[in-house]
Amino acid sequence: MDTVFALASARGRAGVAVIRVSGPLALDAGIALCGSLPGSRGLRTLVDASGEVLDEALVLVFGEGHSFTGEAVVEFQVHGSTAVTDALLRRLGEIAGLRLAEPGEFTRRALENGRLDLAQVEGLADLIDAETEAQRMQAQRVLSGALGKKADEWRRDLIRAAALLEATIDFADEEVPVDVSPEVTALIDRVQQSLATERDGVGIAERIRDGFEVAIVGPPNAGKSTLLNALAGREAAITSEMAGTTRDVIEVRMDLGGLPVTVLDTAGLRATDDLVEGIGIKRAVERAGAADLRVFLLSDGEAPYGMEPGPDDIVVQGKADLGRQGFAVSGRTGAGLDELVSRIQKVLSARAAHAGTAIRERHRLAIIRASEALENARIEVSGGPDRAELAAEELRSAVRALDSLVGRVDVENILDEIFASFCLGK
Ligand SMILES: Nc1nc2c(c(=O)[nH]1)N(C=O)[C@@H](CNc1ccc(C(=O)N[C@@H](CCC(=O)O)C(=O)O)cc1)CN2
Ligand SMILES: Nc1nc2c(ncn2[C@@H]2O[C@H](COP(=O)(O)OP(=O)(O)OP(=O)(O)O)[C@@H](O)[C@H]2O)c(=O)[nH]1
Ligand SMILES: [Mg+2]
Repeated sequence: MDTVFALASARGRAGVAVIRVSGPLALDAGIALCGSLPGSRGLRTLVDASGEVLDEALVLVFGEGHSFTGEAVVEFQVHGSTAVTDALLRRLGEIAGLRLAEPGEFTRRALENGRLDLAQVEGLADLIDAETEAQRMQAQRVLSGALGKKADEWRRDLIRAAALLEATIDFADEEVPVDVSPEVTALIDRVQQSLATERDGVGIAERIRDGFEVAIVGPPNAGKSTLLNALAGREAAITSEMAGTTRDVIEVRMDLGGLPVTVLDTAGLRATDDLVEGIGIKRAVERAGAADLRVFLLSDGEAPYGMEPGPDDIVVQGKADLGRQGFAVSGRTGAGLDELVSRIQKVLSARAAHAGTAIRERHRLAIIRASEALENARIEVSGGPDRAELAAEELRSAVRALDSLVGRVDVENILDEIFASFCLGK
């Protein structure tokens, strides 16, 4: 196994930067740079091959089996300039047996050494990408091993069900065979229900990770683009007194009360003979229709045109500063903005509450495969004791599908995909 090193903190000017070395030669590399290593942590002067001082560093030492990767690890916390980190990385590269780590390689080693399961690795990737509070909390839940715990519970129930069935196979010749089917069915149903909940939460978990879409729609000139700009805090969209200003869909990503949201500004909806405006309106309807939520911004008294508000959609009057009836906002003065944001937040966080511990399409597919096998198992169980063997086989196939969630089986083919998006030094 190679010993690898990388800058673990972000590149560029910073108070402190962290460089990590992991692998069998980590401690030797540490000694080469520091002269002597501290027991667990200590301040050391790092020198290059000719004894020239590189920097004063806080050095952390982790023995094999007691580090993030599970390998021997030495970390150097140095002054965070590019010159210092470059010099240190150059020096480490000179040491025989050491090479620069690939993106995600530390985490890959943590996985190989059983420090993390596959779902935790995905949680860690999400945690590093997290920009909002909801993303952080979701990633943390997965990183803590919540999906692995669920998978263990499902596995335990299914293995117990399979064992009950197998016991009847062995005793099939007995005079009065015990009917295990009620207990087996109950175990299968319990797992099925839990799987269904997790499966249904994946879509929302993906929204939390990738962002919700909220579209602003309404008639031309209602103040949609001005509202977008007010929410974004910058002039993202062109505004003008001309009806029909916005043509393309303008997207701005923002943090709305901890939720990642992409707000879409769209072309004003109306009947038009203008070809380009017509294309814009078609796009507006398509994108707004596919969005998670729509804010209908209306001109005074007008009814929505071209699209109907759904039950969760928000209907609000624009240009509140001109005196409007009911709930109104003004992108120009900021009136009503807090109320609008809190209404959006309320709708989306009610949905976000349905996210579970399965958070990716990969998880959803494994759950569906398991669920299908359980469906088959149930049919076999109801076919009587003669079908016990087949039922047990379906249960084992469900267990295999669930094992793939945490990487107990079928790992290799998905690892490259998962690690492809990791940053260097993680
Ligand atoms: N400096 C530093 N900070 C870091 C990390 C790291 O690798 N280095 N982490 C990496 O992503 C995260 C923390 N995760 C970690 C997980 C396990 C161990 C570890 O060495 N565990 C030992 C006990 C070490 C001790 O108690 O001193 C063990 O489990 O035996 C370290 C960090 C966030 N902060
Ligand atoms: N008084 C007042 N004027 C506003 C407000 N918001 C926008 N306006 C003005 O109304 C006009 C239209 O604003 P836009 O934001 O471009 O309207 P829009 O809904 O994006 O229009 P289209 O892109 O054509 O569909 C501009 O002259 C804005 O300055 C507001 O809250 N109060
Ligand atoms: Mg506009």
